[in-house]
Parts: sequence; C-alpha cells; structure tokens
Amino acid sequence: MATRKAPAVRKVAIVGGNRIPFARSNGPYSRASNQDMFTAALDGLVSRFSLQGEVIGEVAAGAVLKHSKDFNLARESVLGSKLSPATAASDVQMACGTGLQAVINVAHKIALGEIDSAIAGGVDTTSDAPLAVNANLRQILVQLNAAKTLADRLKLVAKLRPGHIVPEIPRNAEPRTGLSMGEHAALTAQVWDVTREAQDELAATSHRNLAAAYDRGFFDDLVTPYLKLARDQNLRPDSSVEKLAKLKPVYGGPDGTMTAGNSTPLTDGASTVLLATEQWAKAHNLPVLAYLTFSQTAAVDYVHGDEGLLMAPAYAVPRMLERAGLTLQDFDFYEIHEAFASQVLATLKAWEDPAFAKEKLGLDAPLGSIDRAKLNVNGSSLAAGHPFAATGGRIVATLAKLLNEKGSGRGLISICAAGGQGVTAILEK
Ligand SMILES: CC(=O)SCCNC(=O)CCNC(=O)[C@H](O)C(C)(C)COP(=O)(O)OP(=O)(O)OC[C@H]1O[C@@H](n2cnc3c(N)ncnc32)[C@H](O)[C@@H]1OP(=O)(O)O
Repeated sequence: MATRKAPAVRKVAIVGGNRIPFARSNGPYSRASNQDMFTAALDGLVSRFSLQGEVIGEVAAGAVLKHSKDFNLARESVLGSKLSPATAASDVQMACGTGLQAVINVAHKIALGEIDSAIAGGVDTTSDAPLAVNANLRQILVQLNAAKTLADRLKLVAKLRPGHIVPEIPRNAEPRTGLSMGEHAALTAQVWDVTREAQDELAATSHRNLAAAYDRGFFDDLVTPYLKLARDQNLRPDSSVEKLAKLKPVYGGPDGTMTAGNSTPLTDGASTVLLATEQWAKAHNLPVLAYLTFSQTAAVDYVHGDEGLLMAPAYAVPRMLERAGLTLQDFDFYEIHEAFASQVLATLKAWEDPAFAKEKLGLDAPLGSIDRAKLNVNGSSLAAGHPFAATGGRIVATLAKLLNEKGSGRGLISICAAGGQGVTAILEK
C-alpha cells in the first residue's frame, strides 16, 4: 500500500530576472510583437542561467493588450525560445498587476510542491495594439467563413457597408466609467490633495535614482540589449523639478496637476523572473537572491463607491501586513509602482490618514509614514516606463537583487491595476 505524503509548504526563492530595456511607444520596438519581445526576454534569462533545453516547471506570463492569435502567449513564446518545448505555460491577466500576479501564481505552485522551478513575467506593446474589426463586420466575416454556397456568400458580401471598416481601437480607459487611468488618477489626486510640486519631486527622484542605478552597473547583468536599445529609453537623467514644473497639465483640466512628466508614458517592453525551490537552485548551481514570503490582492468599488480606481493597494497592504505580523515601517525597501506620481502619493497619504484607517480599514491607528529614502531607490515606472504587464517582473527582479546586495532585509511591493485592483507582495532575504 502506498504511503500518503503530507503536503508541505516550501520556501519560494527568487533566482534572478532578465528584461529587455523598455522603449517608448511607437519607438524602436514598434515592429516587434509581444511574442518577439517576451521571447527575447526569456532567451536572455535562459542564457544567463544556462537553461538551454531545460524543462521548467511552468512559465506564467501575460500581456494586458493581446492579439487574438496570442491566446496563450506564454506557451507560444516558450515554443519560440531555447527552453525545452516540454515546458508548460499559462497566460495570466490582471491588468498592470499581471507580472506580479504571474510571479505569485507560480510561487504558490512551487510552495505546494507541484513544481520545483518556474519563470514568470509579462510583456506589453502599445505600438502593436490589437485593433479589432467592429462587431458588425466581425459577424459578417464569421458567417462568410461558414457559408456553404456562393449565393450565401454573395448575400453576406452585399451586407457590407463603408462604416464596417471602422476598427475597434483599444482605449486606455475603464469600460464602466469611460474615464482613462489618468482621469481617474486626477480625481484621486484632488480627493487626497496631492500637489503638483510633490508629484514633480517624485518624478525627478525616479529619474535620478534610475540613472544612478544604471551608472553604478546595477542593471548590467539584468538587461539584454534589444534592437540596439541598451537602456530604458524614457530615462532622462537631466529631468529636474524645474523642467517638470514647466509642463502643461494632461489630466484634470487646465488646473490639473498631472503632466506627461509625472505620469508614466505609453511603453513597450518585456520582463522575466526565475523562481525555484532552494534545492533546485542549489542543484543548478544558481543563487537565491531573496524569498517571496507573502502576497495579497484586493479590489475596490470605484464604479458605485467613492474609491479611487488605483487605490486597491491601500487595502491589500494592511491585510498582508496583518497576516505577516509586520508594520509598514518594518521594511528596508518599498517598491511602489509609479503608475502616476499622484497615485503613489495618494496611497502614502491614505496610509497616514487616521480617518482612512478607521473608516475604510477598520483600524484604530493609521499605518503611518514610510522613510521616503527607502522608496523606489533604483527608480520606478515614471523613469523606466511602464509596459503594463512587464512592470511586475521588473520590480520583483530589482527588489530581489537589492535585498541580495544588502545581504539581509525585507522589501514591500505594491502595484495598482486597472479595474480597481491591487497586487502586493513581500520579499525577504
Ligand atoms: C495601473 C496603472 O499603471 S495605470 C497607468 C497606465 N498608464 C497610462 O495610462 C499611461 C498614460 N500616459 C499617456 O497616455 C501619455 O504618456 C501622456 C498622455 C501622459 C503624455 O503623452 P504625450 O503628450 O504624447 O507625451 P510626450 O512624451 O510627448 O511628452 C509631452 C512633453 O513633455 C515632455 N516631458 C515628458 N517627460 C518629461 C520629463 N521627465 N522631463 C522633462 N520633460 C518631459 C516631453 O519632452 C514633451 O515635450 P515637448 O512637447 O516639448 O516635446
């Protein structure tokens, strides 16, 4: 008789990451597809960690904007990569939280013993956005494809009208409110009284920090140069508060505080992260940079309630801290995705606010302030750019490496996502 084995939760190690430099939309990667970019990031990881021909437990990845031919983009990318074709792969979708959610999905499988190694990541391009034919034309084309006789086909062709050629263009907007991410963030900035000066300061710091990280070689081993781009194209080392102050508002009307400089740009790019058990990493002679120890998602009702669209991390983080037995101050690094400078600042203000703590979180006291010197120390999305699903992988790889450099410590990851969702995690060394 077989002996039943008790399930054991195993530690999930972050081995390292790889990404291609991020490019501005309609720039150097405009002819590259999601599959091209993700495969490039994947193959960079494969060669970095000598995984050629290896069967990895699972590859999980996603893109926020996906063509219909990419129904399983992760699997197609694996088949185009140097990994063994016997590597299973799944697509993940959680808007801008996709990359981190992919990390969490495979981490759970490693923890539960289903797999010993995994690659998670994400990719996005707004240059090659999935334009679709409109619903009327779609219906005619589908029926045309199924029509059995020439007469049936001609009848359907006769239904075609000039208006049918108008394509459906994906909008960077919430389907239920019609407002763009930026317009939603501008409403939240008003509620939390986030000033233009504070936003520009955060943006300038992001550029300064990312430039310093490149200069000290922090990204030398992470980045695979791609299509002649060696650094994130959006990075402006000379970006200053004075220059940022001159930009016109793009959201929130003429008196708005949000500009092209304190909002993320539309970006193309891909990122990957290798996760494994400690034993697998050791057997492959690979390092353990850090461990993923906690994760949490949350969602807010931004449609009917008074919640800001991008405020879900303000809820996910306290729930995660409670489960982990930690306070907001117990961290050496904070990686808060800079969708917009105003969104980061509104989240920090919410955590400091006694009324938010009491009324929204049901807590006696607010979470409190963080040491801003520990925030996005190597820059974040305002400087690097934000290829939606690729941001999570960039952040996890960056934080794991920071913790490894330090030799010990703990980092908090917080990512807001469209649809009123938030994905958060804790990495520890
Ligand atoms: C959950 C989430 O993550 S939600 C977030 C999702 N992301 C988004 O929604 C992306 C939103 N971003 C956008 O749609 C666009 O980038 C916009 C609307 C903000 C700006 O678009 P554009 O106007 O095309 O930006 P563009 O790059 O041309 O910049 C406008 C000007 O600002 C200047 N500028 C931009 N950044 C900086 C900077 N850091 N320092 C100095 N100047 C800057 C540019 O040089 C340009 O100047 P010019 O007009 O003299 O050439």
